[in-house]
Amino acid sequence: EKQDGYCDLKEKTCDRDFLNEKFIIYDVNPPEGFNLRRDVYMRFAIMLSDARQHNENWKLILPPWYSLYHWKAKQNDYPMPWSNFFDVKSLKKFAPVVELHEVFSKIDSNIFKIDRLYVLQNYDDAFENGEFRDKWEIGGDCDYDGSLWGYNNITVKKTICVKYQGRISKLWELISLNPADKFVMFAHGEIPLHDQYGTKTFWDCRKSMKFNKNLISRAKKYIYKYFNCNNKICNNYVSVHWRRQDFARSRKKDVPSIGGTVKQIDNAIKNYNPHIVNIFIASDGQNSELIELEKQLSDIGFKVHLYLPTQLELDTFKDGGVAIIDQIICSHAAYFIGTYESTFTFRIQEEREILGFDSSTTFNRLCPDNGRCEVPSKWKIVN
Ligand SMILES: C[C@@H]1O[C@H](OP(=O)(O)OP(=O)(O)OC[C@H]2O[C@@H](n3cnc4c(=O)[nH]c(N)nc43)[C@H](O)[C@@H]2O)[C@@H](O)[C@H](O)[C@@H]1O
Repeated sequence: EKQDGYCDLKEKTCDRDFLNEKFIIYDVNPPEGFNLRRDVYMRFAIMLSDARQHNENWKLILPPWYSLYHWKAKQNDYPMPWSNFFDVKSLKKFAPVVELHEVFSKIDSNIFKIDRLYVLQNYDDAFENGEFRDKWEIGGDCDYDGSLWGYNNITVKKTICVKYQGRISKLWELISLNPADKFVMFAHGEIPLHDQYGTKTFWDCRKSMKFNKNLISRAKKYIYKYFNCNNKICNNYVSVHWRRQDFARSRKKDVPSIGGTVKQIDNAIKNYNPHIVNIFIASDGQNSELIELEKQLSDIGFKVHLYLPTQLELDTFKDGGVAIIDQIICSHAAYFIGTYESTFTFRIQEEREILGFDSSTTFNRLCPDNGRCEVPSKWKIVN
């Protein structure tokens, strides 16, 4: 007997588990970058991991990486699976996740029908009567502004607009309205918040987000070659995440000029350990800015290092992998200085907490030239 076109029960190929499983997939506000998306993943992964404890048969489909705004290289052939960047086996140890291509391989019709797409939207006024409380409400006008990861064999049966605010676990209330749904999708998955931030479960999930092994080994090779370090914690280089592009253009009150950056790195090293000469810079800056930064730092005696991928490496790792290699190299440095409110920096700080660095070497930021500078929040690990 054919079941919903998924498989033929008489055929040996039929995956009986699949018949009983239900799936959630989500999409994120299109302009958001890779590292904000990593946090959105954690919210869903924790939600699904919690559900497993109640014997529920829900799985999370990892939304492929598709056409990211910050990824400019022509090497990016979308959509990309999560295994390009992460160790999916490790993700699966924490939460019941599957790659989209695993699901495709089980649908014989090659048409993937999403039963219900909930387009989440913020409330106009988050603080009704001066109070922020968890709530949701179906209705209003909305459009799905994503692209279903570029697949034209995915269709949506029904689209529902939902105003939503608060904890992600409240999504179960929405899902339970239609118990027959097998494939449920949420657009604007960044709107629901973590149920709890910084708890042991949060960190267990974060630790499971190990990178793809080839990216780790490339970063380790670099660290060994330029800093002769084979340990988790290296003591002879300082790393800086120097976020430019849109940050340099539209957040002038938070980010320094090139000269200001040089002064701050120099001061930080003088205070931390004046014997250090090696500086690793991770940046999305333009070549001209990086050349100027390198020149000014060299002029005062530092040796500046950047990871510049070969053509073959760019073809293999793509923009996303190159950025991860930058993050790994930053993570192992004796001392790290990041960019204020960049999620790229936050993910490096978390990695350093996991590696066991003293937090005084991690939660440091570049300040604007006017010196007005809020101390960054410390999100310390809970084991
Ligand atoms: C203002 C907001 O900032 C948010 O960015 P923010 O949190 O820094 O961090 P992300 O969300 O990761 O987005 C920034 C993207 O720029 C590239 N990038 C930034 N810094 C580096 C670097 O040091 N090395 C390399 N190789 N690549 C870098 C990389 O593709 C990264 O995913 C964005 O997600 C939002 O879309 C929005 O633009």
